[in-house]
Amino acid sequence: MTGAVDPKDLIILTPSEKPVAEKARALGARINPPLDALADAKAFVIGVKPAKWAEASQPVLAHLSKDAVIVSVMAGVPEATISQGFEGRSVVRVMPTTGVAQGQGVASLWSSHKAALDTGLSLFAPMAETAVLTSEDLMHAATAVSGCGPAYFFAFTRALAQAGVAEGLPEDVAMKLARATLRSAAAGVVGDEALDTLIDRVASPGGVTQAGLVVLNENGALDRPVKGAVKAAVDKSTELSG
Ligand SMILES: NC(=O)C1=CN([C@@H]2O[C@H](COP(=O)(O)OP(=O)(O)OC[C@H]3O[C@@H](n4cnc5c(N)ncnc54)[C@H](O)[C@@H]3O)[C@@H](O)[C@H]2O)C=CC1
Ligand SMILES: O=C(O)[C@@H]1CCC=N1
Repeated sequence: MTGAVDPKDLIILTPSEKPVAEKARALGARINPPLDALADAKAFVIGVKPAKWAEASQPVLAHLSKDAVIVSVMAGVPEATISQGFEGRSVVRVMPTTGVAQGQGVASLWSSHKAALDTGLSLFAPMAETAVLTSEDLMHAATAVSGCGPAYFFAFTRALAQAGVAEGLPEDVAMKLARATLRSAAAGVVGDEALDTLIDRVASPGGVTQAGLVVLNENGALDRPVKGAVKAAVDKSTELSG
């Protein structure tokens, strides 16, 4: 638990048993109580699949206070659409990374309502670095870069391990090295130092890393697929927004 909210103030609605919900229950959270318990809720966080939200929200509508802020972490679904589905309640959209579970996430936020935005910030700031977007349209790009981004780093890490195996490392050693290197690199990026500085610190002039870097981005070899992946994710997020 990240301490973002007192577990005693949490109501969790879930159709299936989840270890995280059970952990919260042990700390005092209410799991699937009668829905009239929602009357006091200041914020209602919705994190179902984008295609399921209208159906999932139907039973709670009559029980939520008119002042409850709807906090959506769903990719693609626009603020206006959610607000309409929640009978005009104010909405803040948040795109977190999975790192919020370890209190080390990053979250992009958008709302046209200052008070709703503040609610989103107060919920997510304890578990994530936050970025407030200046337009809702930017949520597509923010999703593509950071919501999806962890999967891209994991895919790169897998490729790095496979390349190590191709050069003779045993599979378990290559995987251990690649995963630990991802953690190690993440530890090195905590400050504000420019990425070029961080790269230069590893890559000795005329050395081994530099030989690899030249190949990694030969004629945009790295930049092109990364741009393509982000563009494809933006397009998918746009499609989901209907
Ligand atoms: N996976 C990620 O890294 C991120 C996902 N998101 C968004 O989070 C949402 C969930 O995505 P995932 O966690 O990947 O999917 P998931 O399928 O793992 O989670 C969906 C959850 O919704 C629950 N659910 C289904 N119907 C429900 C209902 N009627 N009431 C309460 N809970 C219900 C399911 O039990 C399940 O735990 C999506 O809208 C996605 O766009 C946002 C940021 C990052
Ligand atoms: O893949 C997805 O649709 C969600 C949005 C960002 C991360 N996962």
